[in-house]
Amino acid sequence: MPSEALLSVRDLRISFGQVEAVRGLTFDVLPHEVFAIVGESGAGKSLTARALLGMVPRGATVGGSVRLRDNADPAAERGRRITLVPQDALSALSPVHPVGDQLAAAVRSVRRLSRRQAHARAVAALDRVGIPDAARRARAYPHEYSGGMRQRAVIAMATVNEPDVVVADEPTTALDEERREQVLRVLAEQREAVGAALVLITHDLDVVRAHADRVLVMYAGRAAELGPVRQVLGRPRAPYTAGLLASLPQDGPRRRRLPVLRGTPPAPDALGPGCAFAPRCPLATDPCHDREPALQAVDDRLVACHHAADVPDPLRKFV
Ligand SMILES: Nc1ncnc2c1ncn2[C@@H]1O[C@H](COP(=O)(O)OP(=O)(O)OP(=O)(O)O)[C@@H](O)[C@H]1O
Repeated sequence: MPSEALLSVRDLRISFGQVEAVRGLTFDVLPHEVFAIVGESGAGKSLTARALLGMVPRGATVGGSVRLRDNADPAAERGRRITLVPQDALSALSPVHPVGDQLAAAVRSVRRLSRRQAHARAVAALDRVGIPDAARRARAYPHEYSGGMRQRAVIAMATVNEPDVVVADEPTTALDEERREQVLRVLAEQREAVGAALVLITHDLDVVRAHADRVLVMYAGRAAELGPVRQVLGRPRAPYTAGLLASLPQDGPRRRRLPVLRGTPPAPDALGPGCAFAPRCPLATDPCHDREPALQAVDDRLVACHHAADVPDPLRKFV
C-alpha cells in the first residue's frame, strides 16, 4: 500500500456460495479524506462497509485483503483504529445502560484507564458532539435522548477512541433534510477533531458532492468509476455515473428527482459475461455485452467502461 494510506483494500471479493456480490474492489483511503462509496440499492455498499471493519455476514466468503496502516488487521482494531457509524442509531446503543457508561466502556476496551478517567473522556466526547449538559446527560439512557441526540451519541461512540478511520454506513438515510445536514456536519467536525478519515456510504450524490473528496461509484459489486469528486461528478466518464447524475435535478427541491436511469441493477446471481450495466446503457455495443470492461485510467480517475472516452458532455444530451 502507499505508505500514507490509512486503509488499503485489494481485490475485495465477497460471495455467498457461487454468487459473488462484491467483485474485486481495490482502493486506498488516505489521511483526513472523506471517501464516499455510492451506488444504487444492492450495489454491495453495505457488504463492503462491513468488510472494511472485518465484519462479514454468516455464510459469506471473503477474498482479497483489507489492511490498516502498518498492515494491521481491521477486525483486531475494530473500535480502536477503525469504527462504524451504523445506519440505525438506536440499534447501535444498548437500551439497558446509560449512554455515558457505554462510551466509557468503549474507552476502557482499548485503553488502560480508571473508570473515572474513562467517564471523563465519555463526557468530553458527548460535549464535543454538542450534547447539552453532557455530564448530566451521560447518566441518561438512550430512550431518554431525542433522535438527534442519539445520532450524535453514536458519532461520539465512533470517535471517542480517536480512530484513524470512521466508516459511516448511510448515516442519514432515515433522516429529514435538516437532521441530515446536522449529522453530516457533526460527523465532519468530529472527523477533523480526531484527525480521522471518513468512509461515507451513501446512495445520495448530493451528499457526495457536498461532503466527499473522492468517490467510488459501485455498480453490481464492482467499481464503475473511482476518483476525485470534482472530476467524477463534474465530468463523468462511466455512463452509469452520468445516468445517476442526470437523475438529479440541476436545481429545485430534491424530491423532484427524475427517474432517468431506467430498469434496475441485475441480481448478483444473474450476471452475464459482459458489462453489468450494458442492459441499461444507451451507449452499449456488442463488446459491452460480451466482455466486462477492466478499470482504466482516464482523466485523473479510473473507469470501467469500453466507451469511457465517448461519454458525451454535457450530461443532458446523454439521457
Ligand atoms: N447475507 C446475505 N446473503 C446473501 N446475499 C446477500 C447477503 N447480504 C447481502 N447480499 C446480497 O449482496 C448484494 C449487495 O448487498 P448490500 O447490502 O451490500 O447492498 P447495498 O449497496 O448496501 O444496498 P442498500 O443500499 O440497499 O443497503 C445484494 O444483492 C444482496 O442481496
